[in-house]
Amino acid sequence: MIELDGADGGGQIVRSALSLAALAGESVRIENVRGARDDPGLKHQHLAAVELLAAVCDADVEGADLGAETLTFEPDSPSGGRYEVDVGTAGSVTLVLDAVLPLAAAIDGPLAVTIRGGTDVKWSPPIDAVRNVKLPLLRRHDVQAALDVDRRGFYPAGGGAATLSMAPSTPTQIQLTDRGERRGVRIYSVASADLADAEVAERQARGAAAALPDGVDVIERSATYADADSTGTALTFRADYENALAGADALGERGKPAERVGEDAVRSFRTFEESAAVVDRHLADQLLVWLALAGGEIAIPEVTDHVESSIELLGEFGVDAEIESGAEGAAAARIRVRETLDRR
Ligand SMILES: Nc1ncnc2c1ncn2[C@@H]1O[C@H](COP(=O)(O)OP(=O)(O)OP(=O)(O)O)[C@@H](O)[C@H]1O
Repeated sequence: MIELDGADGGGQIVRSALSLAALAGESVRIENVRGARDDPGLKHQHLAAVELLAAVCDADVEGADLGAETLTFEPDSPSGGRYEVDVGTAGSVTLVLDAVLPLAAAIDGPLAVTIRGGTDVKWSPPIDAVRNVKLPLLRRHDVQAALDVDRRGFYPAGGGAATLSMAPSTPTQIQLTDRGERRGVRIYSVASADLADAEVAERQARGAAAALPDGVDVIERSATYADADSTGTALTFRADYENALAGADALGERGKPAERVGEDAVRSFRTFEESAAVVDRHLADQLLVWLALAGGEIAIPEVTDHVESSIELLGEFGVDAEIESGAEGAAAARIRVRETLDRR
């Protein structure tokens, strides 16, 4: 049994610990779940991830309750099949999805999971960032996974749904240390159908395009509307490089001009491009489980708290991830994994 202390971290420790436990075939106990948060313990979104992984891995679980601060997870081998889970609030669908995705490397047959909740909500990747940035990047490393967005879910009602389909995969080494030339950028703008008359999706996309530096080629641009229970919007931005894909995103808010949503996403992209990083600041922490599985090295713009706590977590599973700080003007850091996770 691997014993973990979640006192310094958030929900990501729970999700990543469960994925790693399932892949390694190890039992895990987490104390002080989300101890660093004002509202510690398991919330709806974390609980949905626990329930989904427990079902896929036929795990014995103790403490799968709202607000629980201790969780024990004893997984069996992950198996293929069809599963569904409902977060029950506007809690993030993409974060639940992030917990189950690594199991593509361990399943014995096709696995499809439908997750209900918020598809485009704060403090998590918008669903288009998963569909258009993260999954295409992982597919380049032989991870076989595709995402269908069945319905958008915005805060506060949620009510969205997405289905992630995976096939048994053997991920290849991830070497993302030189992004190469930029080929162009893509803009994906979406808004709930009630904002169509105000042309919010088009205005977000225009705001993004107008904020780009001269000479940047927009190779794809979409502005769409979707039925949803709550009003909301999102803009996902992707930059395609010779050897990499990077994302940036922003959500709409009441009182925030639509054009500014696009500008905000492009501002994050410009900050990324000023560094020599190859992986964007959010994918930086999300790729670490994959680095543990396949080995390799990534250049990231910032050693965030999420990166730090994920590296510590990998250490608990016997994966030695080295951080090498970058020189001035270079990427902030490189993370390297030589010895990968000891699999079941
Ligand atoms: N705007 C964004 N775009 C893409 N990814 C994001 C964005 N905001 C947050 N993320 C990612 O979402 C994840 C959030 O993990 P975190 O543990 O903070 O969430 P949580 O489960 O809601 O837990 P907690 O409530 O404890 O913070 C991280 O992987 C982070 O990089």
